[in-house]
Amino acid sequence: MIKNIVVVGGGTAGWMSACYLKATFGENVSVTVVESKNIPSIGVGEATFSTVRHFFQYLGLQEHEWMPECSATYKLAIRFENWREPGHHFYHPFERTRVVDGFPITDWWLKQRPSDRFDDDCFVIPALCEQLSSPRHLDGNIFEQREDRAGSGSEAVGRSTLTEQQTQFPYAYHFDTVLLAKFLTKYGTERGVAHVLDDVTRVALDERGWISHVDTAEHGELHGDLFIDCTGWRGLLINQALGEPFISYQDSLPNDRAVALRVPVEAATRGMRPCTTATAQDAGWIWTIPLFDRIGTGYVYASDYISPEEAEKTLREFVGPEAEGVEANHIKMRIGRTRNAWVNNCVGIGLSAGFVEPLESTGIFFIQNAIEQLVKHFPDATWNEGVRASYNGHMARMLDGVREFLVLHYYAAARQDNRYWKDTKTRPLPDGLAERIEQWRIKLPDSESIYPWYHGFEPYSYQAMLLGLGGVPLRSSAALGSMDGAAAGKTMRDIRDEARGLVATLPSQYEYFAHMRRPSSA
Ligand SMILES: Cc1cc2nc3c(=O)[nH]c(=O)nc-3n(C[C@H](O)[C@H](O)[C@H](O)COP(=O)(O)OP(=O)(O)OC[C@H]3O[C@@H](n4cnc5c(N)ncnc54)[C@H](O)[C@@H]3O)c2cc1C
Ligand SMILES: N[C@H](Cc1c[nH]c2cc(Cl)ccc12)C(=O)O
Repeated sequence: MIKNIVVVGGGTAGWMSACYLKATFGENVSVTVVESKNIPSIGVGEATFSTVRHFFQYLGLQEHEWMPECSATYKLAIRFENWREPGHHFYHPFERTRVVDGFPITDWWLKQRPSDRFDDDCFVIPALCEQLSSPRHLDGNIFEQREDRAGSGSEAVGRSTLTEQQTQFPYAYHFDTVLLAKFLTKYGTERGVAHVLDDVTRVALDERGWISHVDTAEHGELHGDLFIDCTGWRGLLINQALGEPFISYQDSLPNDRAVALRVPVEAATRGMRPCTTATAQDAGWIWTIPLFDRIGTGYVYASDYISPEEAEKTLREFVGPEAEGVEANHIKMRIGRTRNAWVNNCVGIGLSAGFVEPLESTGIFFIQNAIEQLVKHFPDATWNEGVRASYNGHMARMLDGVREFLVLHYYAAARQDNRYWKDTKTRPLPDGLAERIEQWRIKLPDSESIYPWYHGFEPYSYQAMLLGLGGVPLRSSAALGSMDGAAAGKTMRDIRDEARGLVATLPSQYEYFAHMRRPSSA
């Protein structure tokens, strides 16, 4: 059996992996994290999927235990600004579409268009974002417990993982990634993860080309059965030592750099929008992530269209006086995936395995999915090749699927006002996407017509993006023309009423977290 796991790298990927493996195997497997004192982790990656709650639940952690430690807030949606035209915005919420007489409410919206805002007519979450509301009442209850959220069919027993997800949870989190790594370091080491603060200087291979050990500068050799490469884009083990090639996605996703700022703000006076904002720019987009005690922001851009200096200037102007004196973090991004994330006895997790640019916040989802799949495909002494191949196929398809969804964001954005945005319409599309877009012009995306393998996104996400981005003409299903639309019209009015009722009764996100942080509520 596998007895010793060595995790190289102590960023988000390294500590999430180590804690998850320890929570899974306990005393039966030793887990060591070796982390450089000299090479910082990337320091960005602050927004998540809603499904990350399974990770915290797996570790037995509740929100009040970890959120205040990580400056964490709620994320109910992504607010897309200026992707269609200046001044326009729409939301991609964590909310499934309701179904009326067999058709999603978004399809009915195309038919009836009761207003020019599909998001406010079809979802309740946009109103909560506009009003800076918390998704939880002060007593901790979540704003809505609709039947489709309560779960149906065969529920998992005990701790659940991504693949048992049957419901759409209404929010995700924002957090400070450096604080999360610190929190997980404490969590992991208290539960028996060994922590070595040192540089790995060499990766030693045996005669078969498998990793026998890694050499460290001050702690000698670290031996293991299984090595997890969490060294970020260096890919010290998987790419450099084992020579596994990297497959670039840059032909379809040209953004290759980012510049980030950590801006201190006074949330009490300013309030905290409970969503990530993605604001389109001349050569990319700017993220705004409200944490409890600061804002994380950054410009993701393509260096073929704008220089790092211009990007930083644009970002500082966008943020305003609060950015004065704040140091900028310039980042070169490696967009794409390692061909096989698992080679011999080494598994790359995190940026070493792949990254598809920050839009839609998929990096931590990839990490969570990779660890869960590794446990499901855990090797024994036979190191079965089929198990490895199954894992590699799953990871490759997931990353390729997310690539497709993100390419759609640029292609379907109506914006075409400069060379950057014009080029988004003529760049080659990944295999299969062009055909799918043709189908979606006739019929909104459904489970039969989106990328067919698991990649985290459901048809409603594709529908929200196509309706919001506005660059691909859409039409309602023909059948709706001959059906009675009264129930659908009522549902859209009910959604508006429900949203109004919620914002009137929910506390603001700031109030909620100020309440959670009171000494007595711990
Ligand atoms: C601009 C940007 C924005 C992003 N936004 C999001 C987001 O909103 N949501 C999201 O989910 N993801 C996001 N991501 C992705 C996210 O940041 C990463 O997925 C996540 O931080 C994981 O990084 P990592 O741990 O793989 O690598 P890193 O953070 O780079 O960590 C690498 C670790 O390896 C160690 N190391 C390297 N070499 C050695 C050595 N020789 N010896 C010992 N240790 C070594 C380092 O010390 C470090 O601890 C974003 C990424 C970028 C670039
Ligand atoms: N699995 C989903 C992924 C997802 C669904 N809706 C959204 C909305 C936004 Cl803004 C990001 C990701 C997703 C989940 O995390 O619930």
